[in-house]
Amino acid sequence: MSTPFANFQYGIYLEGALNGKRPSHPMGWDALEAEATERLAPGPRGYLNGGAGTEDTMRANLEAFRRQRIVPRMLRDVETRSLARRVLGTDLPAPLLVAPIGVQSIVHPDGELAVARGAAATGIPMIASTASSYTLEAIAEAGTASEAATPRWYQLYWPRGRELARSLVERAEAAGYGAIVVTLDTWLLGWRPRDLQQAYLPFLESVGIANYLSDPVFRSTLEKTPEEDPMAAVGQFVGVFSNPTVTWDDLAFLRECTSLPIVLKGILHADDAREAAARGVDGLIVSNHGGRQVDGAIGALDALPGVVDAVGGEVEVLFDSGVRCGADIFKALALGARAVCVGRPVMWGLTVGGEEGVKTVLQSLLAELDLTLALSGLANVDQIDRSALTTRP
Ligand SMILES: Cc1cc2nc3c(=O)[nH]c(=O)nc-3n(C[C@H](O)[C@H](O)[C@H](O)COP(=O)(O)O)c2cc1C
Ligand SMILES: CCCCCCC(=O)C(=O)O
Repeated sequence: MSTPFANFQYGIYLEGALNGKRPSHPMGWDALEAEATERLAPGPRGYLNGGAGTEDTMRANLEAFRRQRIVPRMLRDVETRSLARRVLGTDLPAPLLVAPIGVQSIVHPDGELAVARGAAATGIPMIASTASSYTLEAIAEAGTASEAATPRWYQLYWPRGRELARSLVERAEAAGYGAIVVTLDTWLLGWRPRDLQQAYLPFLESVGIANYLSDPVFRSTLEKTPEEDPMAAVGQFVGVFSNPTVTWDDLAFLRECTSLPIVLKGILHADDAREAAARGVDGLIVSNHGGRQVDGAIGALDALPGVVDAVGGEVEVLFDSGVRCGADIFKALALGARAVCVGRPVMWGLTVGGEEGVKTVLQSLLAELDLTLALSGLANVDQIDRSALTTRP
């Protein structure tokens, strides 16, 4: 089956050339980051682009990709290609998802609604964050307005209070989300000097708490409604948004709450991967949260092969942290990722162009992945394996 994304970048080029116009969206990945960074006010800029501590791990994520090099193969028939892959029981046009990112309205007023629409236009699933600026129901609706078939997943920050956790998960299931992604690495926010310097936290301005304000269980814990006393609601949110007492044993409770696939995000250690497999989870995301949590932590790509080898196909292993271009997606797939989630680049697209910006970022990543595949002598993503890479010391 031929991919609809084949040579897409030439589509962009030809369209512009025929109209005598250059694309308004920056086409180079560094240029996109630079333009988004320039447009953002200091608070949101630091929040989006920043990492924990010295940002050593944030850099390690990028460096890990630079150490892996693709070794293209020649004289193979690559005319008919496919990026399609089945991930957690769902057929996707490509092994790509939008990583969960909270508080998206700090970079664009349409926030997650624009991302849902841009993602739906490409068929790429969005993982909606618990800390979203819009409710999970509104995001689901935005994502189905144009392309009914695009799946979506829900990311859970496991809160204090099982009934609140259950309520969020049941709402997600009712709104048509296809998997629950539990983030394990953010029970506490990391030490983030850029935010501390700017004294900036979106939550204090009530951004990112829509799912709580709309939740009947959360509301029932408030003395006054959020409309009457917004700051008390923010205070309550800060107290309950995460629950550092959760352990492996609590996963059984989550399993009782939903029949959806459960994916654990933030796994870096092979032993944790084995534990997750033993507990019967459906998927893992190898991630260090984009270097925002443990400064000094291993670059996520460096952790990927160990996790993949530990679970040996028993659990689907996805990946994020440091993906910046189509070749990076290829490299993560080669090291065993079943699918790859892209984070900050989607936010940069949202910043510069709203829904269109998101769509262009995703289409460009798909086009680049397709061309990397073809020019490496491979016709479909299942053919990508470790033999396609060499490690640069
Ligand atoms: C501004 C920002 C907000 C984020 N919010 C969330 C979130 O709400 N939930 C979550 O699981 N991960 C969140 N993440 C982490 C991403 O899901 C992902 O792990 C990270 O962006 C990957 O790093 P990269 O963007 O550098 O590739 C956030 C990341 C950023 C940059
Ligand atoms: C107090 C709420 C924290 C939500 C964290 C959002 C996130 O994952 C990140 O900033 O990183």
